[in-house]
Amino acid sequence: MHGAGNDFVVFDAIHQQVELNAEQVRFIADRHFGVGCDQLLLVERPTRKDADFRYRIFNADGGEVEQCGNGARCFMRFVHDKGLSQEGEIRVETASGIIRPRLEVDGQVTVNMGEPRFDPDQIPFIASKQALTYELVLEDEVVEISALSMGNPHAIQYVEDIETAAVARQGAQIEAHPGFPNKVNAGFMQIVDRQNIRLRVYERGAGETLSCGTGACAAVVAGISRDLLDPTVQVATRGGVLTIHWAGGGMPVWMTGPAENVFEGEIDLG
Ligand SMILES: N[C@H](CCC[C@H](N)C(=O)O)C(=O)O
Repeated sequence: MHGAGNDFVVFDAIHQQVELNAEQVRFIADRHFGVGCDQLLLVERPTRKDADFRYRIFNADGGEVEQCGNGARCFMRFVHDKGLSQEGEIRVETASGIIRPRLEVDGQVTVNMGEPRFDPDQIPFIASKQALTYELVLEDEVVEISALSMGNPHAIQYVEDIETAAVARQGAQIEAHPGFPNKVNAGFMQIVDRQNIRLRVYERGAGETLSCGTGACAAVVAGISRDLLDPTVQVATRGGVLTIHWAGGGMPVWMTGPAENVFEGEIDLG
């Protein structure tokens, strides 16, 4: 499946036992020796009474992570198309709390992604105090970032032109920067106007992807926090457009975008 070009291998872990170690995840994610994906998603029964399903996310490097926005839309599409739920909106348990995806009549999916968190301890990010922007020292330059959590950690840079931004070089350095004890997703945001941005993300554990849902949420929240953006923003990523809405303060972030099934299959993990 894919959500705006961010692609996933999704397993029904309700009707079959799926226990994968990091090496097996890396094999499945490998685009030459395996199936190929940015992340691997498990659809499981919930462990919480206030949830309908549990959603587990593994990056291509094999690491399990807290949240994935484009994956949440594909999760909803999968559950609906597989007949695992007839509901138009479901409560999904993730490692960073409950999110609520909803099928739209046009086939897109809207997800309440919960509230952004700015406290450095909750990102986590090593900083003397919470701020709208921080200076991050890289190997041979200092860059200005905003830092926040959408359940997973994000560092967002403001650039003049995302086509010429040093996404590969700076992204790799930011992802592994010691200021982020759990590593971080590195966003590069070009503000077009108050209702439109262009975004590229060098993702933790996957490298640059064609789109990053939580990255789009984080970038819009950062821009609104600095009064550079309006509450509803169209985010143009290389794989498609996401619509993000945030009313500020302790309100949740809403994300709307596509979710497509590409093919199904079986794989023998040997
Ligand atoms: N690489 C992310 C997980 C996937 C997020 C992204 N694919 C999205 O759509 O939000 C992390 O390590 O936090």
